[in-house]
Amino acid sequence: MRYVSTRGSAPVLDFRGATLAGLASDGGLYVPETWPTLSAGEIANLAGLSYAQTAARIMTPFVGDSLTSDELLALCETAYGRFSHAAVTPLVQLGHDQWLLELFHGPTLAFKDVALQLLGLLFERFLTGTDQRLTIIGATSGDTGSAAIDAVAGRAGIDIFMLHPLGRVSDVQRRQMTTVLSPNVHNIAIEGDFDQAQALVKAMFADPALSGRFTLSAVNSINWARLMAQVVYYFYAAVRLGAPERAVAFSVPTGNFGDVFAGYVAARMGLPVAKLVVATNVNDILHRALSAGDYSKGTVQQTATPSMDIQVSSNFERLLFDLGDRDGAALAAQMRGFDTSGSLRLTNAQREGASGLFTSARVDGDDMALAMRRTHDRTGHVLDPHTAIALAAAQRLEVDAPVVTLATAHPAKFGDAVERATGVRPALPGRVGDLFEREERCVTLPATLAAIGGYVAEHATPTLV
Ligand SMILES: Cc1ncc(COP(=O)(O)O)c(C=O)c1O
Ligand SMILES: N[C@@H](CCOP(=O)(O)O)C(=O)O
Repeated sequence: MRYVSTRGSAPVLDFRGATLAGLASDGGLYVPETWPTLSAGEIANLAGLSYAQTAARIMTPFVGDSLTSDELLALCETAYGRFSHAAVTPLVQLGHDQWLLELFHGPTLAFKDVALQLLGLLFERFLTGTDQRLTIIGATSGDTGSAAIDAVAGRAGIDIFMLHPLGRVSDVQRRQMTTVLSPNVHNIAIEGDFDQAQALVKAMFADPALSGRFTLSAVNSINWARLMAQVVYYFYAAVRLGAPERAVAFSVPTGNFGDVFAGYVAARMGLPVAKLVVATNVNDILHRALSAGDYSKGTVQQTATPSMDIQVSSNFERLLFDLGDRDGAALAAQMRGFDTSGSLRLTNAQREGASGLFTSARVDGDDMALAMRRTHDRTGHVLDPHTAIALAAAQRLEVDAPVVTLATAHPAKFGDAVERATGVRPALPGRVGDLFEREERCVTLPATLAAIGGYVAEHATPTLV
């Protein structure tokens, strides 16, 4: 499989190259040159497989020659062996044709573990036998950071620098990052919001002073390997609910558009998907884009769903590319316009292309709290606030299909918000039970390229020593 950049002018790479590069050198994002497809029979044959076997089966065409099939399966078995639930991503029934897909049974209690446990192993595998070192730079609104740090802490040949917005992540999220004291882990709280952190990461990739001296790589969903691993649970869930005979709808709490884009990829691969619901909080740029063609930035508002407090959604670029006839030059011009004006109108082709599969909803804090409270009262389930946004959106959907809401985080990560809505304070699971007794390490820096880039340059190990 070959990978092309959404902006059309970066080198075409294989899976190994795209994984190590993270972001394309023209500022675009790597996508597979073509979408592999599975026949109805091949989808039906997934029914008896374990999660790791399903993962290897779905990812094989994307990985191509970069790994043998035995290597890929072994990596999947190791990655998903670290999850605390035998089903890895279990389905829980909430009501008639209403399901939760619990994605938070990994080491850091959010869906990010599903991809990042594998990505950490892929980095290690691809570096073995080379003298390459990786300098990973990432931005987090709370969950990617801890999952990425857990995946690479202590690994030889890798330094990780993780930027989070100061005071805008929950205490549990922050401590899951800052209490990891491995020498290769560097936590940076920036005086700004998540969008600034993400823009700084992209600016560092474009800065020759850094990219010329260090082999930079990404753990955010700008890295294709992240999304590839997330495609798996759409298949895994849908097959358990009757696919390929029966189509399934998914409601996805959305910020950076990575998780729901993985659902789009599953549909492009042949999975019968009835609808993908893009559920946003009041930071609703994606809802405006999908409902009115208006992708224009506002100011990031701080909410009880901090992981979705995002205005510029990196992966939306991948959708615009795919729906715009994969014209890299046209997309590059569209994105340049967005960078300059903060606003972008979807073309008719992009709007029409999205409207068949996607629908969207904006859910405010009151409706989110109501969904948490009602679910708890009616079923005893305690939802995390992000999941509640998607469940509220799912309940507005009229579709003749099972609806699966992606439960993206464990409620204990957001204890204050959960307690306010339900009166219940969820306990931290045993693996992080002592989080508040651990020592923290983190620096605070201004949100400027000079400050952050300078810090990375000072603390990372150059590629050629
Ligand atoms: C708990 C949680 N839910 C939902 C999201 C949004 O997912 P995405 O950024 O892939 O749209 C995030 C952040 O990515 C998250 O951490
Ligand atoms: N919500 C995310 C933001 C980064 O998203 P990513 O999927 O692109 O890594 C977070 O929790 O950090």
